[in-house]
Amino acid sequence: MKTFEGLWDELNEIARTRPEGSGTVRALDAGVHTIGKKLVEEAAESWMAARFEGKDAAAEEISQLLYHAQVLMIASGLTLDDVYAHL
Ligand SMILES: N=c1c2ncn([C@@H]3O[C@H](COP(=O)(O)OP(=O)(O)OP(=O)(O)O)[C@@H](O)[C@H]3O)c2ncn1[C@@H]1O[C@H](COP(=O)(O)O)[C@@H](O)[C@H]1O
Repeated sequence: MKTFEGLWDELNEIARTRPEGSGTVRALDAGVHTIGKKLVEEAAESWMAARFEGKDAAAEEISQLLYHAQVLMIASGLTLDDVYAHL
């Protein structure tokens, strides 16, 4: 099963190697503004899923929220430690 840290390593490798057809590369090229809008959209979908759609839907939406949060971190030049320092 993929973990938060495993996805983080995968996305950083994708950002470094820029494989053809990667949605992550497309998102990074679109920039922080566009990634941020997607993050807000996924946050709203997570809220709605948790409120109205049950655990499975909420888990799926939250996984997408975490993905977009990681993409925003990479686009912003942040490391996991930069964020963990505030937990
Ligand atoms: N975990 C994710 C992941 N979660 C969410 N997403 C993106 O977020 C979108 C979710 O959007 P919605 O469900 O809201 O659907 P949508 O609004 O129709 O999506 P868009 O049209 O806005 O893309 C998906 O279409 C993906 O583009 C993800 N994209 C990639 N990953 C993982 O990231 C890794 C790298 O992916 P690639 O860069 O695509 O190779 C792989 O392990 C993937 O499984």
